[in-house]
Amino acid sequence: MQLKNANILVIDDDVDVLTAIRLLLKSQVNEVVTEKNPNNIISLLSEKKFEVIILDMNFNGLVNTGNEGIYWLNKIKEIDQEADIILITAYGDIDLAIRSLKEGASDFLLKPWKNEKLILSVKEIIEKKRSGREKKWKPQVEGSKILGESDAMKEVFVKIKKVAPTDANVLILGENGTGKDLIAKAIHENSLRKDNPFVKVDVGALTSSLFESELFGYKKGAFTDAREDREGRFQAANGGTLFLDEIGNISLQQQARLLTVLQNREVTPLGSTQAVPLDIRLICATNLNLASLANEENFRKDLIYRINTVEITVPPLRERESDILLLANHFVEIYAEKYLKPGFKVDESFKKKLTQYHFPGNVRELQYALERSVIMADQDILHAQDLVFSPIEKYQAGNDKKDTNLEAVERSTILKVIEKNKGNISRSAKELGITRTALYRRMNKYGL
Ligand SMILES: Nc1ncnc2c1ncn2[C@@H]1O[C@H](COP(=O)(O)OP(=O)(O)OP(=O)(O)O)[C@@H](O)[C@H]1O
Repeated sequence: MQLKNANILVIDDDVDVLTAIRLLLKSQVNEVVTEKNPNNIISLLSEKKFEVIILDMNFNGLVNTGNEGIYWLNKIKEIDQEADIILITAYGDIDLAIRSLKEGASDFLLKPWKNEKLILSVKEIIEKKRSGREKKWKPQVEGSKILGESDAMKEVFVKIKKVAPTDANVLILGENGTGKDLIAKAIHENSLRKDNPFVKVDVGALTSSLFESELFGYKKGAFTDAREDREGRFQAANGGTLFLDEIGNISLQQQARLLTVLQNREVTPLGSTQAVPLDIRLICATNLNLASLANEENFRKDLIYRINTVEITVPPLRERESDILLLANHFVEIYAEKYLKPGFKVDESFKKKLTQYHFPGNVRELQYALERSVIMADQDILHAQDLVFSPIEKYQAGNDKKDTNLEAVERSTILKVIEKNKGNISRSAKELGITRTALYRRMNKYGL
């Protein structure tokens, strides 16, 4: 535990006590401020924040009751509710010291104190404070919030906080719609590269012919359609972060090409002989679990090791029930504002239906279900019957289990891709590897 950047304030009217504590802590912490007169506490606290305040319980006055300590403890708490105070008290005042804990002191020490005990008490308080801060920390993402109160999401936030400022490659695992994209952005925006580009490529959706030209770029004339030089996504991300989504879906040949670029830290555009040095932070995501990725028939182990310095697993929404209502309130608020329906509320039956559902499409499904509910609701209170889950996910869930009919598989894949691309037909067609017309023809055929 590092105390080096901690600031400590010691208040005692006995100069010998102040000197002893200052000498003891000086080498352990950043700064020890000592003060003889408790009347100066308020001005000291307005100038600086102290991680721990060590306060005497008895100040020399006409009467020494120890109540002065409690008086100053309360004064400090009025200024800073979160202040951590260790009270120092004489042996006879133990009852008072115990009372001080009830009044909000963090610990007390009996005079004469043992040096190790004082250091330990300071360390424990700072450790608790910092780990509490760490748990409360929420990553910032421009334009959206990452919400989560569940232990699983708190763990994800702690990992983001730790990994973001490093340049470590990160692999984000989680089912579709769990928030992998949001987490990748959060890592970038909380990193030292935040003022440089964040480039996302859905590599799973690239056809084999597009894979190299899109990622590595090309020189004019490199192939028939290469009418001018084009920078690849690797180069576009130079200095910043490259986010490769659906990494689990690329072929072994594509994996080999990717590995070469990552190993050499340079990329050679198609048709060029000039390698371009790369300085990128790589984040990858997949909806496959690690066990499927580790199957060497589909995925190279050496590539996994390269992309997976740190791994963040986002659990499915059904496994973090406490987040469902939190997210639901958030989305209801957003859509009530968007569709000009202020003062919108949800009733208990609505909440119950939400928490009992298994959300195969995770947060994305919850988001769309609530948008639909807000749009369709006749009153400003949402009841269970206002909550209709998407047939898309139902169809998909059923399909996973038993539907192997080719047309049914095609229909559900199309639906899934359109939903994923939020109804954007061009993007969906591209992801499916067919033209827009072909996609419209199929949508017609399946009555979509
Ligand atoms: N914890 C969260 N807090 C707030 N919004 C969230 C959270 N998780 C996901 N969302 C929202 O849910 C939607 C889906 O999230 P996102 O696109 O990040 O998921 P994904 O795991 O990348 O999905 P896919 O695997 O399909 O690409 C987005 O609109 C996102 O803003």
